[in-house]
Amino acid sequence: MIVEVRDLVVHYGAATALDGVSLSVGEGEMVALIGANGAGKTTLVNTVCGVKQASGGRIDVHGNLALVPEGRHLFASLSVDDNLRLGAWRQKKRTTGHVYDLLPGLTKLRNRPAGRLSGGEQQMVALGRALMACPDLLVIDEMSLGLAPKIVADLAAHLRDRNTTDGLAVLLIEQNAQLALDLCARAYVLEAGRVVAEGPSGELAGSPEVAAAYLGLEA
Ligand SMILES: Nc1ncnc2c1ncn2[C@@H]1O[C@H](COP(=O)(O)OP(=O)(O)OP(=O)(O)O)[C@@H](O)[C@H]1O
Repeated sequence: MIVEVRDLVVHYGAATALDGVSLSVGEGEMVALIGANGAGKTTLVNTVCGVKQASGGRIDVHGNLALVPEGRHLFASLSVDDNLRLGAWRQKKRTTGHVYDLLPGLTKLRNRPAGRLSGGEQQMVALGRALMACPDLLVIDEMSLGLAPKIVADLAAHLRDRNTTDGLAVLLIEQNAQLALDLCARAYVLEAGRVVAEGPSGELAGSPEVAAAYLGLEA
């Protein structure tokens, strides 16, 4: 396992955001985390990545994690190239060539300030910056938010490629449950801070409750 979370409890002040969540991601696995607004998805990945502190439970991490945060958090006045290099601040080697090979659309933008890119281009930079850390597990918070379907399809294809070619594991938070279940082999459904369903994506997609709540189908 790259990440194993057991009985995680997280609070914001007196409010409980996660109430005994358990989840795991194995080597080379693509796992989706779906759930309504406020279910606790961002809290969960931020706690796994060390941005937020837990008040109970256990997180075991074996390997290198990189987070593509919700809202991208790029440095707007820095160039695309400098933003990418910041993703490798812990590495000795900070060459960006492999990221431009993976995301060729960024090549012509390399000297442009990140603040002057479209939403889709910014998401590609955020993804590229995370890939600069050569992670074993890429954690992506809201991949498709605000992006055109073509760009989302391209990003999904990049992830599938990296997964098949390099064994990159992915934990994907996605409002578009159909996309998440199509892309990832396994999924967890979070509701009000608890895991209410988990299993192979095909099984979850076939469950009437999940289909009704997240795929817009009749139960
Ligand atoms: N900084 C904060 N302070 C207080 N409460 C917070 C804070 N961040 C999140 N919460 C609360 O914690 C709960 C879980 O929020 P979280 O952002 O993890 O949900 P989410 O599933 O990622 O939602 P969304 O899909 O809307 O991004 C919600 O009830 C939210 O209001």
